[in-house]
Amino acid sequence: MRVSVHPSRASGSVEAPPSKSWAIRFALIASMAAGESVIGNYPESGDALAALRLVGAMAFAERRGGSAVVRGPLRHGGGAVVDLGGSGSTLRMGLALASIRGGLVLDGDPTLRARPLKELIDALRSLGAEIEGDSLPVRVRGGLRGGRVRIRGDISSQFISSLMIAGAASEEGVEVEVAGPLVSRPYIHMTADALTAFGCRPTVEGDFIESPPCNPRPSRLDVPGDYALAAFYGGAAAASGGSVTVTRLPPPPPWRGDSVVVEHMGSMGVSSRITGAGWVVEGRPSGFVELRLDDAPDLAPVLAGVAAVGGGARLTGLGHLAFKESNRLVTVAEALRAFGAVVSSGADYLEVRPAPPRRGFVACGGDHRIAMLGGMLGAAWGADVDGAECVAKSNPSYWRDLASLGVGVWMHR
Ligand SMILES: O=C(O)C1=C[C@@H](OP(=O)(O)O)[C@@H](O)[C@H](O)C1
Ligand SMILES: C=C(OP(=O)(O)O)C(=O)O
Repeated sequence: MRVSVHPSRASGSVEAPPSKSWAIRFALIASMAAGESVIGNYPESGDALAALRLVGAMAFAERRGGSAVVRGPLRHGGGAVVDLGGSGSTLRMGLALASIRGGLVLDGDPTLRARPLKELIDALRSLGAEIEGDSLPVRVRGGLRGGRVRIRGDISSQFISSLMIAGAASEEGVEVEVAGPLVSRPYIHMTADALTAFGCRPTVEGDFIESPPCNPRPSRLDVPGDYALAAFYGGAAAASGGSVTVTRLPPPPPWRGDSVVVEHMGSMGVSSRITGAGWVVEGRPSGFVELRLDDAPDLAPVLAGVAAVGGGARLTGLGHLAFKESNRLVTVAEALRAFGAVVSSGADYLEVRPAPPRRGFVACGGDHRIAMLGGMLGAAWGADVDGAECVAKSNPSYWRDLASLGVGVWMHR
């Protein structure tokens, strides 16, 4: 599907999409609990539904209205083949749970098959897991017992999150030592908080994480709103000189995560503040900024876009962008150049300089955040986005929400 976006001021109020990161964690941990959990505000996004497919093959899962109902405990998968689409989070964290009882084949789309996995498979094998294959599709036979493991942290925090979930599900627990720098560190704290919400007791001390065996308590939880997805609506306001309020966002957690986007947008000259009504973004960006995003990689596309509309930016700490649904060091640069921006990039940075703008053509290429970036910049300069349905990986209501903010959106079916 192609979507055409026409320059138009984005203004009004919109609800934050539910976080797929929280949803996937809640669904997976709930599958370990002996009893029924209800997860409210569960997203209809491709990644969140992939998690329910996997949970349904290892335990029980169904959608009930806007919620997901999950009943554990874990069981043998009976040889089921589960397609995880493009969900890296579901794959990495789900592989740990599949390694408990086994009987599953996990696979995914071409983007997922291309993403790093072997380091995690080797770590799970060292804890007793029997896994055939070093890349997707993999056959998982079970056997994970637990123990102590050392793993590199510069590829994906999901490897560590996976081992934390493995520890809770295993008989012996797991102690993780992170070797070298750890990227996307806040997600480790998200995993710890999600486990704690079910009564587990993980501890995170710097680069040493302990996740003891746990019988999770069946729980009723709501999925909070997602700051990185909400940022595309704020970015549309900044790109078009409008004023957008995003509601249903949680208070920023102590470990911040993607909620740092509120301050980052403010540092780019935009009025960006959290009020009783929600996160309010208004006005146009200005001034050149330098931002380190190793802890919040999903903010790179949207903030690079705001920089292209404003005074430019140098975004660093981005080496792991190479391992996402696309190599975002390349695809973000390509998308911005389509609108006329001058972009330079290296192994771990993007530098954006504004230039005379033009209507841009963006192809999704399997990366939802690239399509959303194209839509956001379309509010400023006009855009045509090919493969626009790919936003459903994380936010199926993106185009409808943009239109509800007054942005001219035409869908060519
Ligand atoms: O744990 C998670 O839910 C996620 C972790 C991040 O990945 P990396 O840890 O691979 O950077 C992030 O990019 C992804 O969208 C979701
Ligand atoms: C990379 C992302 O998610 P995942 O790693 O779960 O596929 C993303 O949402 O940008």
